Amino acid sequence: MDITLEQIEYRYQQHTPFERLALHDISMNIPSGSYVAIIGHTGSGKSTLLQHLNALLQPTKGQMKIGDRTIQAGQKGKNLREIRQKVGIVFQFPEHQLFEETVEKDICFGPMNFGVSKEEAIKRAHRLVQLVGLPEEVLNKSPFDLSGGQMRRVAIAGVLAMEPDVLVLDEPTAGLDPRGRKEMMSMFYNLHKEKNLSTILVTHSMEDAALYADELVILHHGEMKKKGSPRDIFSSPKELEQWGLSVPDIVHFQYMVEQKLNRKLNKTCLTIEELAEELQSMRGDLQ
Ligand SMILES: Nc1ncnc2c1ncn2[C@@H]1O[C@H](COP(=O)(O)OP(=O)(O)OP(=O)(O)O)[C@@H](O)[C@H]1O
Repeated sequence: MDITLEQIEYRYQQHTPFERLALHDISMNIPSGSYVAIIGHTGSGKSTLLQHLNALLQPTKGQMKIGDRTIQAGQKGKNLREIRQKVGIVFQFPEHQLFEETVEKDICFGPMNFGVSKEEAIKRAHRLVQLVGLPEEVLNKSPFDLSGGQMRRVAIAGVLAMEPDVLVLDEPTAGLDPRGRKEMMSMFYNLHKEKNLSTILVTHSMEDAALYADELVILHHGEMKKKGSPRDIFSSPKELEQWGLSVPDIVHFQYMVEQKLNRKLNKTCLTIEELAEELQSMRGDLQ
């Protein structure tokens, strides 16, 4: 499902003394199956933009196309349920939204609310609890007896149980330890690849943006400053600096490896063993 934003503007508390311009003239196309990371310093408008993607917020100017629906500023959006089902949002600390007595009920809540039969919802719960890396036994437990990381996985399973076409992730790894963070980011990446699930990641982690996304969007004071591949974006560190961003170490390392290998490869054609040896010696440079 494609999403297109056309000259979106968003003002909080419009026409009041507290009016605040949060997004200005944002245009972008997010084609089906893409992985986009939205980056920008705090207060740049990332969460505001993200909430437009399933029409939780509607633009105060411009229009957006979400699948086959067009939502125009000033028009009251009707029948947004379908959009809410097709675009699943994992909000920051989604575990705070768990409320049912059992994990199974919590995962089934969303799909059943959207008309899925109880039987089918339970089937999805069994499949998804495993997909998010939890044993099936947790289904009968209270979500509140689980650890914070496990609760977050349950909440994510609840969003996936809606079988969205687009998954929007707002800082999904906030507060997790490095291992939990890596596991979760890999899980989202595998989902994206295996199911061709469009994924839109809002993150403060330049490393995650560089590692997983095909395209990066930079927001700064509510404006879209740049959009491009990680290679495009990270090739201009000075430019990034003015928006309060920096090139992550992983990208420095990638370039160093590439440069070294290119130098070697220009000289002579390396055998696989020589290549492995070369990479091994570069490991030391990283550590
Ligand atoms: N409910 C609100 N009412 C008024 N202004 C708001 C509201 N929510 C956000 N803002 C303002 O809109 C601007 C964009 O906020 P937003 O939360 O979208 O930024 P962000 O990039 O997601 O920030 P962070 O990285 O800290 O989550 C900020 O200036 C913020 O103060």
